[in-house]
Amino acid sequence: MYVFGASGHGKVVAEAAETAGMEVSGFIDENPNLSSLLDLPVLKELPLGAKEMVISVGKNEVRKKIVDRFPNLVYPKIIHAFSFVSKRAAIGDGTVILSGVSVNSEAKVGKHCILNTNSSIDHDCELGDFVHISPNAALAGDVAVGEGTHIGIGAAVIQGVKIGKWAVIGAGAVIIRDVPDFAVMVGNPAKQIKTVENTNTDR
Ligand SMILES: CC(=O)SCCNC(=O)CCNC(=O)[C@H](O)C(C)(C)COP(=O)(O)OP(=O)(O)OC[C@H]1O[C@@H](n2cnc3c(N)ncnc32)[C@H](O)[C@@H]1OP(=O)(O)O
Repeated sequence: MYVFGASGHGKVVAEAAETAGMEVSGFIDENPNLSSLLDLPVLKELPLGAKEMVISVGKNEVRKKIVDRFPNLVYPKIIHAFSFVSKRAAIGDGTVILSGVSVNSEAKVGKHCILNTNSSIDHDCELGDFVHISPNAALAGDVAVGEGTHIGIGAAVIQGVKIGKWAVIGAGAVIIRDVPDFAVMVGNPAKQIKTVENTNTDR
Protein backbone atom coordinates (compact mmCIF):
# COMPACT_ATOMS: atom_id res chain seq x y z
CA MET A 1 0.00 0.00 0.00
CA TYR A 2 1.15 3.56 -0.76
CA VAL A 3 0.57 6.64 1.40
CA PHE A 4 -0.31 9.76 -0.63
CA GLY A 5 1.28 12.78 1.06
CA ALA A 6 4.81 12.70 2.51
CA SER A 7 4.00 15.05 5.38
CA GLY A 8 4.00 14.94 9.17
CA HIS A 9 0.48 13.52 9.00
CA GLY A 10 1.78 11.04 6.42
CA LYS A 11 4.34 9.74 8.90
CA VAL A 12 1.64 9.22 11.54
CA VAL A 13 -0.61 7.44 9.04
CA ALA A 14 2.20 5.15 7.84
CA GLU A 15 3.06 4.20 11.41
CA ALA A 16 -0.61 3.58 12.24
CA ALA A 17 -0.79 1.22 9.27
CA GLU A 18 2.31 -0.58 10.51
CA THR A 19 0.75 -1.14 13.96
CA ALA A 20 -2.16 -2.79 12.15
CA GLY A 21 0.25 -5.18 10.38
CA MET A 22 -0.14 -3.51 6.96
CA GLU A 23 2.81 -3.25 4.61
CA VAL A 24 3.63 0.31 3.51
CA SER A 25 5.63 0.34 0.25
CA GLY A 26 6.31 4.09 0.25
CA PHE A 27 4.90 7.59 -0.07
CA ILE A 28 3.63 9.44 -3.14
CA ASP A 29 4.43 13.16 -3.19
CA GLU A 30 5.26 15.63 -5.95
CA ASN A 31 7.71 17.58 -3.74
CA PRO A 32 10.96 17.51 -5.80
CA ASN A 33 13.12 17.82 -2.66
CA LEU A 34 11.93 14.61 -1.02
CA SER A 35 13.26 11.18 -1.89
CA SER A 36 12.63 9.39 1.40
CA LEU A 37 10.64 9.76 4.60
CA LEU A 38 11.01 7.61 7.70
CA ASP A 39 12.82 4.65 6.12
CA LEU A 40 10.55 4.57 3.05
CA PRO A 41 10.93 5.88 -0.53
CA VAL A 42 9.00 8.96 -1.70
CA LEU A 43 7.90 8.52 -5.33
CA LYS A 44 6.60 11.31 -7.55
CA GLU A 45 3.88 9.10 -9.06
CA LEU A 46 1.99 5.98 -8.15
CA PRO A 47 3.87 3.03 -9.74
CA LEU A 48 2.14 1.22 -12.59
CA GLY A 49 0.09 -1.65 -11.18
CA ALA A 50 -0.18 -0.19 -7.67
CA LYS A 51 -3.69 -0.86 -6.40
CA GLU A 52 -3.93 0.26 -2.78
CA MET A 53 -3.50 3.76 -1.40
CA VAL A 54 -4.41 5.80 1.65
CA ILE A 55 -4.51 9.60 1.46
CA SER A 56 -2.59 11.36 4.21
CA VAL A 57 -3.52 14.96 3.45
CA GLY A 58 -5.14 16.95 6.25
CA LYS A 59 -7.19 19.29 4.05
CA ASN A 60 -10.56 17.67 3.53
CA GLU A 61 -11.22 19.23 0.12
CA VAL A 62 -7.82 18.05 -1.15
CA ARG A 63 -8.50 14.45 -0.12
CA LYS A 64 -11.75 14.64 -2.08
CA LYS A 65 -9.91 15.88 -5.19
CA ILE A 66 -7.34 13.08 -4.92
CA VAL A 67 -10.08 10.44 -4.75
CA ASP A 68 -11.67 12.01 -7.85
CA ARG A 69 -8.27 11.76 -9.59
CA PHE A 70 -7.77 8.07 -8.68
CA PRO A 71 -11.31 6.66 -8.63
CA ASN A 72 -10.33 3.05 -9.34
CA LEU A 73 -7.88 2.42 -6.52
CA VAL A 74 -8.62 0.37 -3.44
CA TYR A 75 -8.62 2.57 -0.31
CA PRO A 76 -8.16 0.43 2.80
CA LYS A 77 -9.18 1.77 6.18
CA ILE A 78 -6.33 2.21 8.65
CA ILE A 79 -7.16 1.44 12.27
CA HIS A 80 -4.32 1.96 14.77
CA ALA A 81 -3.76 -1.07 16.96
CA PHE A 82 -4.18 1.11 20.07
CA SER A 83 -7.63 2.50 19.29
CA PHE A 84 -11.07 1.19 20.16
CA VAL A 85 -13.64 0.70 17.42
CA SER A 86 -16.92 -0.90 18.48
CA LYS A 87 -17.79 -4.03 16.51
CA ARG A 88 -21.15 -2.35 15.92
CA ALA A 89 -19.64 0.79 14.40
CA ALA A 90 -19.33 1.22 10.61
CA ILE A 91 -16.16 2.73 9.15
CA GLY A 92 -15.90 3.82 5.50
CA ASP A 93 -13.08 2.95 3.10
CA GLY A 94 -9.99 5.15 3.21
CA THR A 95 -10.71 6.37 6.73
CA VAL A 96 -7.75 6.67 9.10
CA ILE A 97 -8.19 6.06 12.84
CA LEU A 98 -5.12 7.06 14.88
CA SER A 99 -3.90 6.09 18.34
CA GLY A 100 -6.13 6.53 21.38
CA VAL A 101 -9.33 7.04 19.37
CA SER A 102 -12.65 5.62 20.58
CA VAL A 103 -15.53 4.95 18.20
CA ASN A 104 -18.48 3.73 20.22
CA SER A 105 -21.51 1.59 19.56
CA GLU A 106 -23.41 2.04 16.28
CA ALA A 107 -21.45 5.11 15.21
CA LYS A 108 -21.17 5.51 11.43
CA VAL A 109 -18.05 7.11 9.95
CA GLY A 110 -17.90 7.96 6.23
CA LYS A 111 -15.13 7.45 3.68
CA HIS A 112 -11.71 9.15 3.74
CA CYS A 113 -12.23 10.64 7.20
CA ILE A 114 -9.44 11.34 9.70
CA LEU A 115 -10.13 10.47 13.33
CA ASN A 116 -7.02 12.06 14.77
CA THR A 117 -5.11 11.12 17.94
CA ASN A 118 -7.26 10.65 21.06
CA SER A 119 -10.47 11.88 19.48
CA SER A 120 -13.72 10.39 20.68
CA ILE A 121 -16.81 9.56 18.61
CA ASP A 122 -19.60 8.42 20.84
CA HIS A 123 -22.58 6.14 20.29
CA ASP A 124 -24.83 6.70 17.27
CA CYS A 125 -22.80 9.57 15.79
CA GLU A 126 -22.94 9.89 11.99
CA LEU A 127 -20.00 11.41 10.11
CA GLY A 128 -20.11 12.12 6.37
CA ASP A 129 -17.23 11.50 3.97
CA PHE A 130 -14.00 13.60 4.17
CA VAL A 131 -14.59 14.72 7.78
CA HIS A 132 -11.57 15.44 10.02
CA ILE A 133 -11.91 15.15 13.79
CA SER A 134 -8.72 16.71 15.24
CA PRO A 135 -6.76 15.44 18.25
CA ASN A 136 -8.64 15.38 21.57
CA ALA A 137 -11.93 16.55 20.04
CA ALA A 138 -14.97 14.84 21.55
CA LEU A 139 -18.36 14.20 19.99
CA ALA A 140 -21.05 13.18 22.48
CA GLY A 141 -23.76 10.68 21.50
CA ASP A 142 -25.99 11.13 18.44
CA VAL A 143 -23.98 13.94 16.85
CA ALA A 144 -24.18 14.35 13.05
CA VAL A 145 -21.28 15.88 11.10
CA GLY A 146 -21.74 16.71 7.40
CA GLU A 147 -19.35 15.94 4.55
CA GLY A 148 -15.98 17.70 4.61
CA THR A 149 -16.33 19.37 8.01
CA HIS A 150 -13.23 19.94 10.15
CA ILE A 151 -13.63 19.73 13.93
CA GLY A 152 -10.64 21.52 15.53
CA ILE A 153 -8.27 20.28 18.18
CA GLY A 154 -9.89 19.89 21.60
CA ALA A 155 -13.39 20.91 20.47
CA ALA A 156 -16.39 19.50 22.31
CA VAL A 157 -19.83 18.84 20.80
CA ILE A 158 -22.80 18.07 23.05
CA GLN A 159 -25.21 15.24 22.35
CA GLY A 160 -27.70 15.36 19.51
CA VAL A 161 -26.20 18.36 17.68
CA LYS A 162 -26.22 18.47 13.86
CA ILE A 163 -23.21 20.10 12.20
CA GLY A 164 -23.52 20.91 8.50
CA LYS A 165 -21.16 20.12 5.63
CA TRP A 166 -17.79 21.80 4.89
CA ALA A 167 -17.95 23.73 8.15
CA VAL A 168 -14.97 24.50 10.41
CA ILE A 169 -15.14 24.20 14.19
CA GLY A 170 -12.25 26.10 15.80
CA ALA A 171 -9.75 24.72 18.27
CA GLY A 172 -11.33 24.34 21.71
CA ALA A 173 -14.82 25.38 20.59
CA VAL A 174 -17.84 24.14 22.52
CA ILE A 175 -20.76 23.40 20.22
CA ILE A 176 -24.14 23.40 21.95
CA ARG A 177 -26.45 24.14 18.98
CA ASP A 178 -26.80 23.00 15.38
CA VAL A 179 -24.26 24.47 12.94
CA PRO A 180 -25.11 25.46 9.34
CA ASP A 181 -23.17 24.32 6.27
CA PHE A 182 -19.89 26.24 5.62
CA ALA A 183 -19.97 28.05 9.01
CA VAL A 184 -16.73 28.83 10.89
CA MET A 185 -17.43 28.56 14.64
CA VAL A 186 -15.22 29.53 17.61
CA GLY A 187 -15.50 29.99 21.37
CA ASN A 188 -17.48 28.67 24.34
CA PRO A 189 -20.35 28.57 23.63
CA ALA A 190 -19.32 28.66 19.98
CA LYS A 191 -20.50 31.49 17.74
CA GLN A 192 -20.24 31.78 13.98
CA ILE A 193 -17.49 34.29 13.00
CA LYS A 194 -17.63 33.82 9.22
CA THR A 195 -18.32 31.43 6.38
CA VAL A 196 -15.73 29.21 4.77
CA GLU A 197 -14.62 31.34 1.81
CA ASN A 198 -14.92 28.87 -0.99
CA THR A 199 -18.49 27.64 -0.87
CA ASN A 200 -18.18 25.73 -4.12
CA THR A 201 -19.54 22.25 -3.40
CA ASP A 202 -16.68 20.75 -5.47
CA ARG A 203 -14.16 21.75 -2.84
C1 LIG B 1 -2.18 16.79 14.30
C2 LIG B 1 -2.70 18.14 13.83
O1 LIG B 1 -1.96 19.10 13.72
S1 LIG B 1 -4.37 18.27 13.41
C3 LIG B 1 -4.69 19.97 13.10
C4 LIG B 1 -5.52 20.61 14.19
N1 LIG B 1 -5.74 22.01 13.87
C5 LIG B 1 -6.78 22.70 14.30
O2 LIG B 1 -7.59 22.20 15.04
C6 LIG B 1 -6.89 24.11 13.78
C7 LIG B 1 -8.26 24.75 14.06
N2 LIG B 1 -8.26 26.07 13.50
C8 LIG B 1 -8.64 27.18 14.22
O3 LIG B 1 -9.04 27.13 15.39
C9 LIG B 1 -8.58 28.49 13.44
O4 LIG B 1 -8.15 29.51 14.35
C10 LIG B 1 -9.92 28.86 12.73
C11 LIG B 1 -10.08 27.92 11.53
C12 LIG B 1 -11.12 28.72 13.66
C13 LIG B 1 -9.91 30.30 12.27
O5 LIG B 1 -8.81 30.52 11.47
P1 LIG B 1 -8.78 31.85 10.52
O6 LIG B 1 -9.87 31.73 9.51
O7 LIG B 1 -7.38 31.96 9.99
O8 LIG B 1 -9.20 33.03 11.50
P2 LIG B 1 -8.31 34.11 12.25
O9 LIG B 1 -7.06 33.50 12.82
O10 LIG B 1 -8.19 35.27 11.34
O11 LIG B 1 -9.26 34.49 13.50
C14 LIG B 1 -10.43 35.25 13.35
C15 LIG B 1 -10.88 35.65 14.74
O12 LIG B 1 -11.32 34.48 15.46
C16 LIG B 1 -10.52 34.29 16.64
N3 LIG B 1 -10.26 32.85 16.74
C17 LIG B 1 -9.65 32.07 15.81
N4 LIG B 1 -9.62 30.79 16.22
C18 LIG B 1 -10.20 30.78 17.43
C19 LIG B 1 -10.45 29.71 18.35
N5 LIG B 1 -10.11 28.46 18.07
N6 LIG B 1 -11.08 30.03 19.50
C20 LIG B 1 -11.44 31.32 19.80
N7 LIG B 1 -11.22 32.36 18.94
C21 LIG B 1 -10.61 32.08 17.78
C22 LIG B 1 -9.25 35.10 16.42
O13 LIG B 1 -8.67 35.49 17.65
C23 LIG B 1 -9.79 36.26 15.61
O14 LIG B 1 -10.42 37.15 16.48
P3 LIG B 1 -10.30 38.75 16.29
O15 LIG B 1 -10.91 39.01 14.93
O16 LIG B 1 -11.07 39.30 17.44
O17 LIG B 1 -8.84 39.04 16.31
